[in-house]
Amino acid sequence: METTGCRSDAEPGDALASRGWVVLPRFFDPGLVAALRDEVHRAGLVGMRRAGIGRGRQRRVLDAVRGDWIRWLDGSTAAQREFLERLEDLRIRINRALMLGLFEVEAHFALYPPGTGYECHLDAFQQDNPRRLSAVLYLNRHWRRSQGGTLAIHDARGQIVEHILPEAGTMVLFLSQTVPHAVLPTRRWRASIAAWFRVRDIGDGPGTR
Ligand SMILES: O=C(O)CCC(=O)C(=O)O
Ligand SMILES: [Fe+2]
Repeated sequence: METTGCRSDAEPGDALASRGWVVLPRFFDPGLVAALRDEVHRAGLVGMRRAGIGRGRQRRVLDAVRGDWIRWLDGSTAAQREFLERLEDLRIRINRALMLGLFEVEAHFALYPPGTGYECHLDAFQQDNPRRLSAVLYLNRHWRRSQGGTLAIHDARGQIVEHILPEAGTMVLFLSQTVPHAVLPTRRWRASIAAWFRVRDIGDGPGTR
């Protein structure tokens, strides 16, 4: 597979610093996006599990809150490795621009069946959550507004300030602790990769239990 990597024309750090989120419509090479889409479509729901909310022992599956199926990326295919490398480039770039101290990234494929969504939430609500920057790459071709499934970015008062169409190749970055967002109910299968850049998990560090 031939990829050109991150485009350098967009400077995501500026918009992140000023309003907390940014949309990057053609961030990845289309060949890489197609390979990731093929991978998720080939597998279907095989190897995926229902996504939960909450961490550790608090984890619950609640259909009314969140309807997606997920599979974590493990670098087992060339497309996954390429994608994770691009995220690593981005991590370094964002750290230089914003000094967020991002340390590592985790990412999962997500499939939302028709009729499902994800209610408005923050990705890092609890104090001890090490997620700082969220990234979502969409994999669906020819998405229409009438098909629902937009990512609705909210302001602090809960008003929707932007709808982002989950169209293949579009990537959205937002600050995990401060940008409320929801996946509005989708009318067709909706495929994406959601990723989180984390700071070093101080709970695992020396001197802690
Ligand atoms: O798929 C999206 O647009 C957002 C997904 C999301 O909010 C999440 O997985 O936390
Ligand atoms: Fe989220």
